[in-house]
Amino acid sequence: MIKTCIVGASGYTGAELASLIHRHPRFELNALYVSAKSQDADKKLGDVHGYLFGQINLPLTPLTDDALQALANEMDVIFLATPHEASHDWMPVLSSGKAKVFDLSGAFRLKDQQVFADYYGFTHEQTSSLEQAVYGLADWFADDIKDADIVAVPGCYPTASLSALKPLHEAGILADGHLPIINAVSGVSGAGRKAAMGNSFCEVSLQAYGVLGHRHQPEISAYLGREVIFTPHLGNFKRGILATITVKVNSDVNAEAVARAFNQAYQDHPIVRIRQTWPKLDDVVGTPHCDLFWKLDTDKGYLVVTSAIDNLLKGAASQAVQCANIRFGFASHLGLVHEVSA
Ligand SMILES: NC(=O)C1=CN([C@@H]2O[C@H](COP(=O)(O)OP(=O)(O)OC[C@H]3O[C@@H](n4cnc5c(N)ncnc54)[C@H](OP(=O)(O)O)[C@@H]3O)[C@@H](O)[C@H]2O)C=CC1
Ligand SMILES: CC(=O)N[C@@H](CCC(=O)OP(=O)(O)O)C(=O)O
Repeated sequence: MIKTCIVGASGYTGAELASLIHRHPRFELNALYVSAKSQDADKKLGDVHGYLFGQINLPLTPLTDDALQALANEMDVIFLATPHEASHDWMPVLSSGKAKVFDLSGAFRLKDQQVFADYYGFTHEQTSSLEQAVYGLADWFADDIKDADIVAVPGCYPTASLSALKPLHEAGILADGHLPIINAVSGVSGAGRKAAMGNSFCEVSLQAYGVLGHRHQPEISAYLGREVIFTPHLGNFKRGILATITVKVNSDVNAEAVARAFNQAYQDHPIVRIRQTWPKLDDVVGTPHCDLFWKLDTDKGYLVVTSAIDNLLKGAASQAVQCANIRFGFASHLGLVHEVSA
């Protein structure tokens, strides 16, 4: 079995990861960590997250700087489900031993260090780790992921957006001179577990935020290969992202060309499901899937695609497991979906 630990295991994505690894046929859940001053220190994970009560009794151990090197040498896999700054500070030590590190934060997703000053509010100082890191959009970059020591798991909105847009970009369908317009709504769990005024029950309403300045805009642009307009919205539900994306297509594009682009991209990728109806959150929440559907207006030359994921799973924890599967030579969906029955 592959020795695995999770840092940040008391959080929403960390707990989902623990649940996935606990059930995985090849990875073994060896230890769970929280910050040195965590209010959940030494509690059992199943006591903090009731849906895991009685299933995962490992304690949430406070992690100190002194213990990092031992983790790097003893573990085969370290998942970081921690804030960007914690991942940033700890990555050089955690990646200096035999462990492969899968980071759910944004700290190693972009090669341009200026982006971190402009969009994340901190100065990136880990140049070498940043150079090593590979972007973990699992259904697109398996060739990079399979040899990587550090995998930067994509953000939730970029996963939903890139899954919809990359087949079109790669097939040469998108018209030059027009920016894809992405409008996406996320559930409140996207903001993490710790309390804040903006995500308290009585404050949350359906509202745009981060307009023309969200940190996922440069991430989407970097891995799509063209600029986009990205507008996130917070919705008054717990989980899931629905992205509605409008693009201008080249004048010779017809419905068959669009279908061919999506089918070719995802024919061997059971995690991404091409639907025959408009995706909805209830179909993907609690699953590792990304659901896609689209409609082309050939007269006007516009295409609308919608993409639905669970932000905590395909947008974070299950995509991290896809990456780990690829890194260790397994099918990307191992432990996530069963083989399709006839
Ligand atoms: N929520 C989502 O939909 C997505 C989140 N992400 C990213 O994944 C990461 C985790 O997100 P999420 O689970 O939502 O966050 P949470 O706020 O729910 O959990 C964060 C976890 O990190 C721990 N932690 C906090 N501060 C530190 C620290 N200084 N050192 C070590 N551990 C610390 C917390 O435990 P404690 O404070 O008790 O120590 C907790 O276990 C973030 O970087 C986030 O941006 C990525 C994609 C989607
Ligand atoms: C609803 C909500 O607040 N969502 C988060 C995105 C969560 C995510 O993907 O996180 P990282 O890129 O930070 O890892 C946000 O907009 O900041």
